[in-house]
Amino acid sequence: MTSPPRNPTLLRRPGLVVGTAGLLAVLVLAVLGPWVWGDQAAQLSDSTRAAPGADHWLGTDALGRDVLARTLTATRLTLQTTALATALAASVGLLLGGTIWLSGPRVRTAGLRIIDVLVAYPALILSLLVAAVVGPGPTASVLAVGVAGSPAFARLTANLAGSVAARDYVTSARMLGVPKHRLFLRHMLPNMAEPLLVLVSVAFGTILVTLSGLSFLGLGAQPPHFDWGSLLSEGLRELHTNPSQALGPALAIVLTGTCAGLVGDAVAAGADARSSGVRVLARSTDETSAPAAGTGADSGAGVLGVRSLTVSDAFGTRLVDGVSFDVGPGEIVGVVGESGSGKTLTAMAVARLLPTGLRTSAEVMRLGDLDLHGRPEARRLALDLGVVFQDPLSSLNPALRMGTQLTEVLRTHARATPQEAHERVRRSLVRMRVADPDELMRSYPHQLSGGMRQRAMIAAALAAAPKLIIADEPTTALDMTVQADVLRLLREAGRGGETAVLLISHDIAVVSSVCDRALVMYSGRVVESLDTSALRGGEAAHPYTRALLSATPAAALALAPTGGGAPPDRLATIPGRPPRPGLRPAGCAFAPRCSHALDLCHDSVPAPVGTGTGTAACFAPVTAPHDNAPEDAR
Ligand SMILES: Nc1ncnc2c1ncn2[C@@H]1O[C@H](COP(=O)(O)OP(=O)(O)OP(=O)(O)O)[C@@H](O)[C@H]1O
Repeated sequence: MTSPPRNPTLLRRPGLVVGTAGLLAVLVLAVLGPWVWGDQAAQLSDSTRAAPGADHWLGTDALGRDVLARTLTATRLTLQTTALATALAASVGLLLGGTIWLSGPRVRTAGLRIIDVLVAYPALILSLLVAAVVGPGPTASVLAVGVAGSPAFARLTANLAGSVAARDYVTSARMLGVPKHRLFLRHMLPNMAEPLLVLVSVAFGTILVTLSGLSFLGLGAQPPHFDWGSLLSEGLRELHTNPSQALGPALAIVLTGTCAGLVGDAVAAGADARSSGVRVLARSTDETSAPAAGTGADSGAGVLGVRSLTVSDAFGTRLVDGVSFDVGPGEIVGVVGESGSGKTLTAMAVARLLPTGLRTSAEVMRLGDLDLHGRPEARRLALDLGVVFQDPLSSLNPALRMGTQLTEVLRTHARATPQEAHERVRRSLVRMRVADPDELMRSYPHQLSGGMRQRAMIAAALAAAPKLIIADEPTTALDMTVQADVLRLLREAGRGGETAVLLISHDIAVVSSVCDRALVMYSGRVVESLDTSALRGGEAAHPYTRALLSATPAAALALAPTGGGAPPDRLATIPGRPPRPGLRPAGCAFAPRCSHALDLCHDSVPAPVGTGTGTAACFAPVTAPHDNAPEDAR
């Protein structure tokens, strides 16, 4: 195992090397300039307005002072004021942008409008205004330019916060009950740092020019102090008699500004390169491990109980329509159905992570004794419920080490010390067959493979020993071989203890092989609930479940040993399309696609009835074992 490598792409960028070297040289000059050339810069001589020569490389000014010595000496004041004004612009902008984002929607909209107007107003004019009010001098010009530069930072901060806030890792942190200001500082700001740094370097160049402009106009450094702007002003007054006098300060401003721009470009390019540097850190040790023996699921004493859950959009359309189900301790329940059937919304309603604009109602929605439908205590929710999202990369904060993120729930809510939290997550990672958990915890998310990231997410969810883990298509973003490993580990994890798993999948083969029980959803409703042993045995009763089986090659093949039939010659597809939520027909939503449909099916919504292996919401459940020959699609 090696420590995270330094990014070679960054080091290979000539712009970065030149820019950094240039800025370092300016920094050294700023430190040494007044000491080494200060006296010479103030020294008057008879040789006034001298042309460049051996004694005075850039000539002398109207009082016979050496122009080069004055330019080098001016570096310190110029750099000091530029750095201070840039820092002021960045901090005021960050504060403003952050406050705007943290405010309510109305203040946010009004704030952004005002910022837009300020950004459109030229910074130099704004600076002139402020300088005119505060009066001339370096302090006033720093203040003026700093304030004038802040709207650009505020707008970038607010816009970046808006987009970073939508990422899964921020959603997860919100779910953990992290307060909003901490969410901004700890989870969001580090992920906004790169574009903000690019703006800092660009602003540094612009502020340098603006400050020089103010000094040029006599509003900046006042005699006897001088900076590059005031030197340039003196030089330009002598342009016709001694053109070289303006050369030194002009070159200094242009070169320093260019170096800052080069560093900014390199930082921006480095940010792009970083996201592509995937490294497989830890090899798994489970290649040879056999699946754990199954334990019987007890769905009687429900860990999760949901009755008549409805999720509606802003127009009142029911996207999830009266869903009821239970999940027992340690039980693995799969929610399966075509795209748009309401699987994710059902799961996210349970996790209280629905997108804004959607409304939930339920007769019962509880996790153990925690009422999910009220306002559950954030701490209890974070400890009792774990969520594993589809794309582990987007659910992990790229700016924080894995260890910091994986231990967060335990540190924040289980009041574990950092050492205890580390140890518990470490043990959980070992359970997930991660060969070197310590190395993984030291890594950043982009240094791990997709499979390893997902194992880590599951391990973190398990470390708090929650009552339930919701895994929403946890393997869709992974390749086939890794998918199988991760699913097997998820199944072992669920069966190893009291933690139940609600697995969302569009793949009935995955659900039938991993889960104890399947909830089949169609058009926002649960149409069948059955043991997966029955599913594998071809005993599905709802025509939709049977059609799904017939349309799935892996599931159809899995049926062969028990179902007795040969694999179908061709893949059956389900005719027609599911209705859009607003256009759901009056009766059974599947009736228009169902070859078993009775007249009744088009008029009334069937209630769930017992089938022996579970329940099916169907007026004409099929009782004959599925024989792999898709009746519904024939
Ligand atoms: N924020 C939203 N606003 C309005 N409608 C939504 C919203 N999110 C989802 N829907 C709609 O709700 C229905 C159910 O969506 P959901 O995401 O739960 O389906 P799904 O079964 O998980 O599908 P998939 O497998 O494609 O994720 C779909 O018709 C979808 O278009």
